[in-house]
Amino acid sequence: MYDLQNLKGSLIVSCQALEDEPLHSSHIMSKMALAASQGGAKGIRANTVKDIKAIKKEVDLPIIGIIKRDFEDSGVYITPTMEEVDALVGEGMEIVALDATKITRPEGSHFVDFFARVKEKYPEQIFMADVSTVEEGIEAEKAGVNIVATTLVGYTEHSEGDTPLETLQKMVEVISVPVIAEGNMDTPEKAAKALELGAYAVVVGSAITRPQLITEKFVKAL
Ligand SMILES: CC(=O)N[C@H](C=O)[C@@H](O)[C@H](O)[C@H](O)COP(=O)(O)O
Repeated sequence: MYDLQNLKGSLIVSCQALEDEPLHSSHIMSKMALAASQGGAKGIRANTVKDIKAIKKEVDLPIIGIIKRDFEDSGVYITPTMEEVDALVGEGMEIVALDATKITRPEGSHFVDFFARVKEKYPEQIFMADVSTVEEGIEAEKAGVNIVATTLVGYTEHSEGDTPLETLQKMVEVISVPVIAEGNMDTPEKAAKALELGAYAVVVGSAITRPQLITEKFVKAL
């Protein structure tokens, strides 16, 4: 099992570009990961087996692997089914992240039941729960995840308007496993604040790896 201590207090950079994004390319994501590594990141978060394979060739950093997949019958898209979990464990991910919200998963399953099957199949794997509320974090810890992350705060209907830093602050009071700050950590100050509030580590994506959004911020400011 991967030693999480290696990530304590560190920056993890999410290198993701979906099909509809300008940098959609495993090669480009691997170079983003290389840049992140040169800048001092201690881990990478990546989407799809293809990107992960390319990134592994470029950097020797632990990877939080996810597979985003859309389903018509569910709003859960981050590692929604066993098929994605199988693929990520098969790639030797140090950490596998998955949606752990209360939203109904594809084929009507729910996180707790789904994760019981996952954990039984892969007892040695480290799992990170992407949640949107404190309650979901508590449930995920009870279900046996190794890490809880604020990834989906503000992205579910029932967390609309909530901010990751506020939710993080409440989570660290009641959750014993490491809590990672992820989602809209878009300035170095916010990332530092997250650690100050008790986050175990911080994941930053768009503010480093989505130049179209970085550009937009500058354009707006002018
Ligand atoms: C909500 C959702 O689908 N989040 C995704 C999760 O993997 C990614 O698109 C984000 O880029 C990542 O969480 C990092 O967050 P930010 O890019 O805000 O720093």
